[in-house]
Amino acid sequence: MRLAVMGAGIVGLTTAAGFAELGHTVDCCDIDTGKVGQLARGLVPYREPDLEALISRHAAAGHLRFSSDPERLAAEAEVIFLAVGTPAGDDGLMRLEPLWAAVDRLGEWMGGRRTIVVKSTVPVGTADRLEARLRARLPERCELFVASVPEFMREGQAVRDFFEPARVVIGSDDAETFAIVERLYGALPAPIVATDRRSAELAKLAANAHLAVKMSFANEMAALAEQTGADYPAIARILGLDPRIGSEYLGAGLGFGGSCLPKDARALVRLADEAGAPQTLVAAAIRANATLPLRMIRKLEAALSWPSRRKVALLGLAFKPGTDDMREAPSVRLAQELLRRHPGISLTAYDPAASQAMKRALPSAVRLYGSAEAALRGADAAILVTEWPEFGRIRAEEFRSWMNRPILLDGRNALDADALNGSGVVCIGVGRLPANSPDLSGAADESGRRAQNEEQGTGA
Ligand SMILES: NC(=O)C1=CN([C@@H]2O[C@H](COP(=O)(O)OP(=O)(O)OC[C@H]3O[C@@H](n4cnc5c(N)ncnc54)[C@H](O)[C@@H]3O)[C@@H](O)[C@H]2O)C=CC1
Ligand SMILES: O=C(O)[C@H]1O[C@H](OP(=O)(O)OP(=O)(O)OC[C@H]2O[C@@H](n3ccc(=O)[nH]c3=O)[C@H](O)[C@@H]2O)[C@H](O)[C@@H](O)[C@@H]1O
Repeated sequence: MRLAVMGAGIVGLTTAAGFAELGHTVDCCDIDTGKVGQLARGLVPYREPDLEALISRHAAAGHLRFSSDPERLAAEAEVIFLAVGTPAGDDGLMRLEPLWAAVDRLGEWMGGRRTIVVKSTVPVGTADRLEARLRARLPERCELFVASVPEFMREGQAVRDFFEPARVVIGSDDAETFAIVERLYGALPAPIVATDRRSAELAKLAANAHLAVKMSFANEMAALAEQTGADYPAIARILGLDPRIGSEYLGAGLGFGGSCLPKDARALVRLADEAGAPQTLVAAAIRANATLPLRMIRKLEAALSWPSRRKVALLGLAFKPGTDDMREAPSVRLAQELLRRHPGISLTAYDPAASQAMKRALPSAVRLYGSAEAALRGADAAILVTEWPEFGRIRAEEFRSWMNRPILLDGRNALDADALNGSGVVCIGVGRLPANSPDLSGAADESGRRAQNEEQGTGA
């Protein structure tokens, strides 16, 4: 089939390359001419496993083409996927202008039988509005079908999620539209859920909101474990072994970030308020998530007196491992808040996916280094922010020899705290038993004394 995709973000590119792999001819269009130029030269502007190889293979074979002009694809493609961004601000209002702009451009050129598939995450009722808007612009000879097929892929494993989705949701209000879309997605080994467009739209927001609620539950439970002398990792394992609960998204730490979960949760809360069915649980999950960087800072303050005179290393910056995406990354709030509360603190950082974009997202006072060792050298404490596997391979003696004082605040419970604590390193996890988090009063006293001496010019 001749297909087209509007929007060359992670979702658009993966959808385009995925359907090319399934034997279709796909045109991918983006208004960002720089990005289109890069893609035409075989460069994928995302750190996404397997995506570049898939794109180059099909681009070379002529099954996948990139352009910034929707004219040809609107005129030729039978099915057009809309995968433009739908960002939402703090007020939860989703910006649909990119979607309307894409639709309006398409409307100018479409004719014949055309199916529009909305992949972007949108407020409930958007597909209805979109259909009405397009119909008002279309020539009479055009037969239009509109489906809502929300996307559930995760960054860092988008290609795998495309080919092995947990489910495919086809929201359409008539059998013919459903049949057209089912012909495409039926090639994937996944249950297909047929529903109406509004339910498909709400299901997408509900799925992300549910994950947000689960993670905030995990984080609040971890805080309670700390206060009551219980061990959260053990609790998470116990909860996770119950198939009714499931083990995923119970990881406590610095909370959820990224370009979608936070914004979709905010969008759902706004939509629900407007609809008169408030989502108080989701709103509370968002609030709980926002407290986590400060919680971590309090731990640092307990471990280290005089933080304003200290050097603290951040290990990992991206919102999760496997990506260089800094959108709503907890590292940014953490760094901003640390610098605000402790002016004079020296912040160093290392992320295996370091990029210019990463540097731009952080306060300028954060010094980025090219290795964990360089960021940790002379540090009085380190906070593990993103659980890149390489941090788990740093040995206790390396922490001890590189750092001024080997105090590790493990914000993702990714390090082997028991082994490190037995080897002269202080490793404090999230929601861990006090037995696993050694008494810090000595460390705090000692480092406080040293800072005071330094301040008075008497040396350590
Ligand atoms: N990133 C992810 O892992 C997932 C994202 N989603 C949803 O999918 C949608 C797209 O997400 P991303 O790929 O991350 O977005 P993105 O923001 O990274 O990329 C969107 C692309 O659309 C382009 N664009 C904007 N207006 C356009 C127009 N009028 N015509 C053509 N192109 C246009 C932009 O230049 C940009 O390259 C969003 O609604 C998002 O919530 C859903 C599931 C997963
Ligand atoms: O709508 C979207 O864009 C996507 O949003 C998320 O995918 P993604 O943003 O790639 O990120 P996740 O892997 O879900 O992680 C989100 C955040 O939760 C955090 N997290 C994850 C798991 C956990 O146990 N604890 C935890 O704090 C991660 O560190 C990260 O900051 C959803 O998982 C996808 O299904 C959805 O399609």
